Amino acid sequence: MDNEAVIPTTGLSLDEAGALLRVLDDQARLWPLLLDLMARHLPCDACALLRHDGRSADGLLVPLATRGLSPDTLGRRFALDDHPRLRAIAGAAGGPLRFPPGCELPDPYDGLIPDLKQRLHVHDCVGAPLGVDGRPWGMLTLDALNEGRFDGWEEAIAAWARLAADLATAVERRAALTDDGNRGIRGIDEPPAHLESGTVGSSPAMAALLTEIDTVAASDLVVLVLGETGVGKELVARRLHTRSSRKAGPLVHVNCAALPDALVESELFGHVRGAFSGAVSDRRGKFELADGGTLFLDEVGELPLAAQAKMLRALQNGEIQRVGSDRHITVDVRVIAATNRDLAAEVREGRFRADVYHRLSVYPLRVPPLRDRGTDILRLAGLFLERNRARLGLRNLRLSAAAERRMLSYPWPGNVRELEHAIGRGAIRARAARPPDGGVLTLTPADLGLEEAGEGTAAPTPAMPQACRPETPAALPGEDLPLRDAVEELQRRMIQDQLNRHGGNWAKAAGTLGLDRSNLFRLAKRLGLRE
Ligand SMILES: Nc1ncnc2c1ncn2[C@@H]1O[C@H](COP(=O)(O)OP(=O)(O)OP(=O)(O)O)[C@@H](O)[C@H]1O
Repeated sequence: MDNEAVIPTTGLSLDEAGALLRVLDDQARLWPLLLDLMARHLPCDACALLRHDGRSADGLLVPLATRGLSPDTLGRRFALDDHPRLRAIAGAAGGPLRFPPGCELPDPYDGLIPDLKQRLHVHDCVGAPLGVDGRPWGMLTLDALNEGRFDGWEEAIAAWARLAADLATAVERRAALTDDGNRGIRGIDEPPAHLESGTVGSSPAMAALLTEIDTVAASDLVVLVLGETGVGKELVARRLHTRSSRKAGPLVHVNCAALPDALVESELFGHVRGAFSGAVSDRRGKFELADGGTLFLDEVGELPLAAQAKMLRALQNGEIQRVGSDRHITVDVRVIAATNRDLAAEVREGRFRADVYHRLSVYPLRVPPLRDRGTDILRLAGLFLERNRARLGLRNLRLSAAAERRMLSYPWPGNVRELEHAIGRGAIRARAARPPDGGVLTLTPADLGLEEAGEGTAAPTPAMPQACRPETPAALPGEDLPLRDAVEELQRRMIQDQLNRHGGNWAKAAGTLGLDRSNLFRLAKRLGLRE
């Protein structure tokens, strides 16, 4: 780093520079510290450091650290196509770009700077593109609530941008060296695990899981992903695949709950012509399709016992037999399985084979429920708020302070999927109910269906029955909803209720609801209770 040129202009003391260098290996601390120091030396109300996701400067910008912005900002992913201000910064050739107060381009942080009483629109704004080794890497943004705040600070801001770029360069070079030495899986352009745009979360529980994923991904071990419904088990499976040496091979997803009983074996292992009526030609099963890659057996606890017996051999030595054939076929497949059931209990009750369970549970990974992830809840909210903002063409979509508090205290029995749908539905409801204020729409607990009993006038029960109260019967949707929406809401609640009561067991929930398992599964999919 060119300390002599940069440090005097930034105002950074040697102690402060030393503090930065000491955390060079820990990006979770480095970037927040950089912003803290910058806010100490520059007159900004909010600032952020964002990194381009992937190899080009065309995709998404992922915030790595923010200061003075609402907590959900860290989960937002800003598409350059949707944010002309960010695009202009990314393309700025001559260093920091200043946007005058009257600038027409919408600011991505409008409404996201919390004030004591209200959230104000951004007034003065500067953005600086950051490059590493001549390639776009990210950007630094500074915002202020009064006009002209950055007058006279141009040189200092440019110096902070140079410092940020130098740090980014150092971080990337060190990360590339470590990775080459260890595994050689990650290229220099790819962001490290915790910075990927797809998975949001940096709570201790999620950080531990991401580290474990990295540890086991590179091996060929069978992984059993455990966790409640909607926690992100599929996302974990995808991540295990993309971070493994099989990433160039196929990732084949089978939902064991969705397979009709009569077709399970043929779906998994294939069949030969004439094996059963309707088998008009030879067909490869999912194991064969996954050859050279990964087979993801989702909802593995739903697999009928007969299919489990056949799977044992595949798990033991990679051998399968198509239905109706004597021939053994060897496949090179890594199996990842997932379930929201307590498989050990299923084994005790004779519903799951012990030998298959032992083969599958070589490396169990437990995905923490959303209620154990602290402020990750707000980050995830940010991810979905930004997606819905873009979909609805709003200048911004944000949470009221009461909505933030309620989100943090709500138990989220349906986990991330429930959060995603609460925001999706809430945004549509709010959009229909009132005009956005200067293009900014603020979601309340009532919009989200997360009011506490006695609060406001709308539904007295939360949108989903709470896991901690499984005996509570699904109440009638108490809002002025059109009949069709009310019916769907009730269906959602009843299904979620039965799933909670039966520990996520779809077959049992289907039994109580008087439905066939695969029909229940289809209905749940239509209602957005699962992908
Ligand atoms: N950490 C995360 N960051 C971003 N999105 C997430 C995260 N976790 C879950 N999601 C999103 O939440 C939804 C539910 O996740 P997913 O389907 O992986 O859950 P699941 O545990 O497999 O659900 P089920 O138990 O119903 O099979 C998906 O849209 C997924 O992209």
